[in-house]
Amino acid sequence: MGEATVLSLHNVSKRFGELRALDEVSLNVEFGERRAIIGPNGAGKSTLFNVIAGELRPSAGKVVFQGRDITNLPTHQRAIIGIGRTFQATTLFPKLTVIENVILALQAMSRVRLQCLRHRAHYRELEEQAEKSLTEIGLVSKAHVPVGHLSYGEQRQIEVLLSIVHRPKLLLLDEPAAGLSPGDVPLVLDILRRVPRETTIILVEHDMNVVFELVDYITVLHHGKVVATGTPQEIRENDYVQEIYLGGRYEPAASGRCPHLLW
Ligand SMILES: Nc1ncnc2c1ncn2[C@@H]1O[C@H](COP(=O)(O)OP(=O)(O)OP(=O)(O)O)[C@@H](O)[C@H]1O
Repeated sequence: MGEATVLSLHNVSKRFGELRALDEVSLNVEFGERRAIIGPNGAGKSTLFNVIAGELRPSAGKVVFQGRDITNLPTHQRAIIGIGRTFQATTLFPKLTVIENVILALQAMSRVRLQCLRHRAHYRELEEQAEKSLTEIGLVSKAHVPVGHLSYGEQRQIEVLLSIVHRPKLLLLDEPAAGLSPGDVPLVLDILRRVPRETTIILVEHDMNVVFELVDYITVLHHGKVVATGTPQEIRENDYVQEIYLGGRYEPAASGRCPHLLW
């Protein structure tokens, strides 16, 4: 593990009865990196994600964040030390404007009590911070629009924004493109590309276009084991990975692209 390592997993296993959902998974994610976890259905992606987020305790192994063993740290304490995850749409306040939603998200993570928001100075401070975030991420033109008036894709952009306003060191994204229409995918991709590099990103995602557009490295899981780690290019060219996705029926397509993954 180098100085620049943000998160490392050491031989993490998770058993559900006889089933090994994760089998001695080790990986290192470096500061500023964008990393995807991919694999076929049942590979162990969600289990791994939940172990990192703190929703599941591993049966064995260690999770280390910035040099600190967090294997048994509860989810809410992980948030305090800088591990964030996306808010779900249900946590948005549809009648409030975008900037008001951002101010509430900032308030929730700060020591400012809700009633203190009535004090002009506190409110102004959070408002300035919110404006800065909106400008940085390219959403300032939407600041005064009620969230309920935004399209579904735009609301997903706000979810991403709310998860980064307090500048987590590590952001965990659980299928950021799930449920999006093809037209909305670029909106979310655009926001994710604008997340400052001071926030490292780990995402689980089925949409390979999103994965290849966004990440620096990919970890491939199969039957709970890491079977490959590499750049998008390396993973694309990895015959074993293609075989896994095609259930052992791998035949190179005429175009040289993997049809199942739409490579
Ligand atoms: N709470 C649980 N109890 C029992 N088995 C579980 C539980 N959660 C997951 N599993 C099993 O662990 C294995 C890995 O599941 P997981 O959901 O992590 O895979 P995945 O890669 O996220 O799959 P998908 O792409 O279908 O979401 C599967 O065989 C699944 O059935």
